[in-house]
Amino acid sequence: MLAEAAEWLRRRSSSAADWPAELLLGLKGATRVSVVLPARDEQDTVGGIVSTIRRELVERVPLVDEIVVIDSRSVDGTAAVAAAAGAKVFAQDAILPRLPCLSGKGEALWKSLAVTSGDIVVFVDADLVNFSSSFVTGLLGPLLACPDVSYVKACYDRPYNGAEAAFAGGGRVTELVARPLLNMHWPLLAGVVQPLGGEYAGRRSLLERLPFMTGYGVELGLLLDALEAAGLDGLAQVDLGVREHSHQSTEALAAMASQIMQTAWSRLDRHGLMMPLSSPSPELTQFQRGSSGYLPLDRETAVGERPPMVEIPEYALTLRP
Ligand SMILES: O=c1ccn([C@@H]2O[C@H](COP(=O)(O)OP(=O)(O)O[C@H]3O[C@H](CO)[C@@H](O)[C@H](O)[C@H]3O)[C@@H](O)[C@H]2O)c(=O)[nH]1
Ligand SMILES: O=C(O)[C@H](O)COP(=O)(O)O
Repeated sequence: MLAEAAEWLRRRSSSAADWPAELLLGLKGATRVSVVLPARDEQDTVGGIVSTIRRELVERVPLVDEIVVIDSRSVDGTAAVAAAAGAKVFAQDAILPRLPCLSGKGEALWKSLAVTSGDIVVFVDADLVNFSSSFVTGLLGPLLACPDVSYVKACYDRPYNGAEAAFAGGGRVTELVARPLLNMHWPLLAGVVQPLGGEYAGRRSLLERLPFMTGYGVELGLLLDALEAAGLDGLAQVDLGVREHSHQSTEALAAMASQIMQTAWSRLDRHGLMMPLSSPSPELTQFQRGSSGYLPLDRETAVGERPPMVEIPEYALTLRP
């Protein structure tokens, strides 16, 4: 791992426990906070998440000024459940109606900027099954406490289908596609533990100046563009413990992986890393949970290359009668 990335990991990491709601209320002042949940067919989980935020962070400690659900073409009761729990609900396609409708999660998040007013916008997936209000307070902490920070990513253990061990198989696209890509082309971001996680927060002043990919490339695109716009020091990471959500099939995740790779390709091009393609880093940083946070583990992944055997003199000799 680059020394700069390791230093960032040390300096810009915190955990949700460092940011109790009462402390944040003292730091909030006149800053307005919006929480946005993109939701496509999440009637089983969206209501509980909205109610928890309303109860804990609107009524008990007034940190959050608005809770907005962007209904992303749901065909179930998502919109009604979210509204009954206390969210303002907007149909994705009804926002900015002059524009042609695009689809996917990134489109829902992009459009949320047009219907929210927070100086800070916190994004939370609507399919979380172990949501707690500390997800929101954790993400707000560095933004309310550090004026230099503009963008905060959550990190957490991601068990797969209820498995108990940390990192037990969850985040398949993260581990197999996004992390190797990041390490290869953006080694400065090797300390980001969950680059694809759906929970993150940013200042509106940054978010409104960034392009949003429309589908599942949105997290990687925002992370890479935030690095360009705010620099590594403008990013922070907060440990939220464990995240559990509903899992897609491997087949569906292949489409997600394709969107992640398209996003990486577009940013390599846009950020001038394509021509000539800067030589990719052969080092891969993975993570293990330690007693005081995540421990980076560097792994060498360099591949060698052999020429065709016919070019090897010794081989030619062995073929002679
Ligand atoms: O067209 C869509 C698809 C999804 N969602 C919502 O977006 C959130 C995350 O979607 P999901 O399909 O559950 O994604 P995951 O399989 O969990 O994918 C992970 O990786 C993605 C790629 O980075 C991120 O977008 C996700 O937030 C992250 O959880 C959920 O609330 C969905 O309801 C929409 O609003 N519109
Ligand atoms: O971030 C990811 O890699 C995808 O959301 C897949 O996660 P899962 O393997 O836990 O379903």
